Amino acid sequence: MSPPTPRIYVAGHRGMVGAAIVRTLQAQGLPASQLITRTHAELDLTDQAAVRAFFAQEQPDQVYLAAAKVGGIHANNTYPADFIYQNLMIEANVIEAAFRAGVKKLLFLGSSCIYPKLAAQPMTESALLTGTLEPTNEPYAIAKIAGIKLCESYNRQYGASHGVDYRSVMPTNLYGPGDNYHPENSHVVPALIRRFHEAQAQGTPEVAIWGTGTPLREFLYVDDMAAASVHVMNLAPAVYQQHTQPMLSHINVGFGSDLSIADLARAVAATVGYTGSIRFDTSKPDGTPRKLMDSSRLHSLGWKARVSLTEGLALAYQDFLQNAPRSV
Ligand SMILES: NC(=O)C1=CN([C@@H]2O[C@H](COP(=O)(O)OP(=O)(O)OC[C@H]3O[C@@H](n4cnc5c(N)ncnc54)[C@H](OP(=O)(O)O)[C@@H]3O)[C@@H](O)[C@H]2O)C=CC1
Ligand SMILES: C[C@H]1O[C@H](OP(=O)(O)OP(=O)(O)OC[C@H]2O[C@@H](n3cnc4c(=O)[nH]c(N)nc43)[C@H](O)[C@@H]2O)[C@@H](O)[C@@H](O)C1=O
Repeated sequence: MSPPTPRIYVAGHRGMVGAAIVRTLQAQGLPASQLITRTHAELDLTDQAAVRAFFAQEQPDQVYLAAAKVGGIHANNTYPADFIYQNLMIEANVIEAAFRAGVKKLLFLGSSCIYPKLAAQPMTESALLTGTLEPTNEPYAIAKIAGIKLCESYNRQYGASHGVDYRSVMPTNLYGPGDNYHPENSHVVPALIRRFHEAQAQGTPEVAIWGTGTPLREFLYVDDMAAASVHVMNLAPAVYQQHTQPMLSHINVGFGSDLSIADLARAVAATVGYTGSIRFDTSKPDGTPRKLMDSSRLHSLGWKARVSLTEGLALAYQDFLQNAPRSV
């Protein structure tokens, strides 16, 4: 007899990644009756009492923690208090309430910004806590590091006695359907899709790109990220433990190669069909000079990215054309 289908809570199911995790789980056959979701308006995850009551009532078997205060370089730099406070509260509340409700399996989503600003490239999991962080997103990074350490601490204290198995994945920069296209607060890919699209539509001869164009970034399509998340959640405990260490347990999720922001801008312009020129606005910050993940831990666990940047940008632009007017 096959085991019963787990009841799965996806926190942040209306966000870009949470929605992709839901799509992946449903494509793999998860029935609607086994999926638990709450919108931000229905459950504020920074509210400890509400989160405890929700978990006590729902008692999920698995939790994907994809809810967070998220934004690009400008949002991180402008709202540091929101980024550290909300993310610490969401993680602490969800992980502690999940433990109290008897949840054995939880996946926490961190970020590549947990690594030092000048970490050796590509960045391995062991670069964590070896140097100074990038100042534009240090508060967010500190909260994400706390999330990893929450998972590890619950495993160390309650793994043997309660069967707790909480895991963490560190995504590189993501993009795709459901992204945030805000002109200032978004990440670079959705920001440039919108800016080039508007310049094309209005016949603007020049588009400004923030910074020098020299920083290198790695970009992963969101459905690949969702597939990697479900893959890591479902690894047998013995396999996961064989590839990780109790106090170095997180897993990088990258695409495998990076490109300069100038080259990204040219790729987005080509996707949108913009033929004007590009100017670099060096009054805006560059952030970390390079952030390429070493994803060999995940590769040895049997998962690799599938969607190329060209293909992913075309899919993202299609999403922008269909859905962005509602979100911008
Ligand atoms: N996008 C990226 O490039 C990267 C993302 N990540 C990580 O992946 C995860 C998902 O990010 P992504 O999908 O892009 O982000 P989104 O902003 O698209 O989604 C985040 C979701 O969390 C919800 N949320 C935020 N605060 C609360 C709260 N207090 N209570 C309940 N729900 C809340 C949001 O709801 P609402 O919108 O209603 O507030 C939203 O649905 C995050 O952990 C992020 O840090 C990591 C690396 C890169
Ligand atoms: C995912 C990741 O996201 C953030 O870190 P980031 O890598 O700096 O991400 P970003 O997408 O904002 O910028 C990437 C690069 O692109 C340049 N850039 C050019 N023009 C625009 C532009 O129009 N918008 C934005 N946002 N950036 C632009 C920008 O100057 C930078 O050099 C953190 O929140 C961090 O915490 C985090 O986890």
